[in-house]
Amino acid sequence: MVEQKNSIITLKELIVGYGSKAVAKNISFTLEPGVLCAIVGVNGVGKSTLLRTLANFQPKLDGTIDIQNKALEKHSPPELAQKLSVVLTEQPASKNLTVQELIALGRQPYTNWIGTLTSSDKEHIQKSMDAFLLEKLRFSKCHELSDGQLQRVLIARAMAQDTPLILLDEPTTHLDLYHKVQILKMLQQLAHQNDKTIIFTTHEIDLAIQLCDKILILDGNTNPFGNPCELIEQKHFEQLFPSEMVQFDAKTGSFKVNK
Ligand SMILES: Nc1ncnc2c1ncn2[C@@H]1O[C@H](COP(=O)(O)OP(=O)(O)OP(=O)(O)O)[C@@H](O)[C@H]1O
Repeated sequence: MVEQKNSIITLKELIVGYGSKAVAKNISFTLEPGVLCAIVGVNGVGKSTLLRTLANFQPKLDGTIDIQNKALEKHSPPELAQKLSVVLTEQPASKNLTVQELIALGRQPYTNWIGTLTSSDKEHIQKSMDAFLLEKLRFSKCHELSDGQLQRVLIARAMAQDTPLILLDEPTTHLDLYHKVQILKMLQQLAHQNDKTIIFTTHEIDLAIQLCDKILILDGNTNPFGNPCELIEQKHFEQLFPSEMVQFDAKTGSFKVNK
């Protein structure tokens, strides 16, 4: 196989699904460092299935997934924990922890068996806390937080894990518009300023068009991938939803309801 220079993740002809049931096929793309990428598509098209497959939570059905030019399945768990971190929407079992304690869990792949934090670990934790504006909440219990605050803590934990690749499943669910934008801007900053490659699933197509560097449209067919402008020019968003209900306006890069 030809090595993709500087690739953080490369998918080729990937098929994801369950047992013998393929949910999505024909998925191919490469992402380099410092890129924010959204996976969009209608309900049930396979966004979460794809994300869970990339996170190695479930096996792929066919094709290849390479993380830094090495097959995903060839990584040992400790090796993978230093390459990719995952943020899921479900509530963490550890909500009784304080914000600081939960973020510190991100350093587990680097600490010794008793979990002693070095000064470098503490620096990573502090930087993550600062980046996600969590200083004032440092000693709050996670169960006392709003959905938006908890989401910031979970992403800060992934930042503290300091992996080149971060995967998030619907990080803006349950948030109001302001907090959706806040989370996505923070992810954009994390990607651009810290050279992280970030992939997240979302239904916020308008926001993804404005804030992401790349978008994968899971459409159950060819699954186009590219930067938002290219995808708009190629009219890929027009076909996403039945046109009698909503229409994509290429001039504003947003969807309009047919009245
Ligand atoms: N554990 C499972 N076993 C078998 N099929 C499943 C399982 N989980 C999901 N599916 C099916 O896989 C398909 C894709 O589901 P998935 O949750 O990946 O879609 P999605 O695009 O994330 O949807 P949504 O936007 O509604 O969250 C659906 O048809 C779903 O019923």
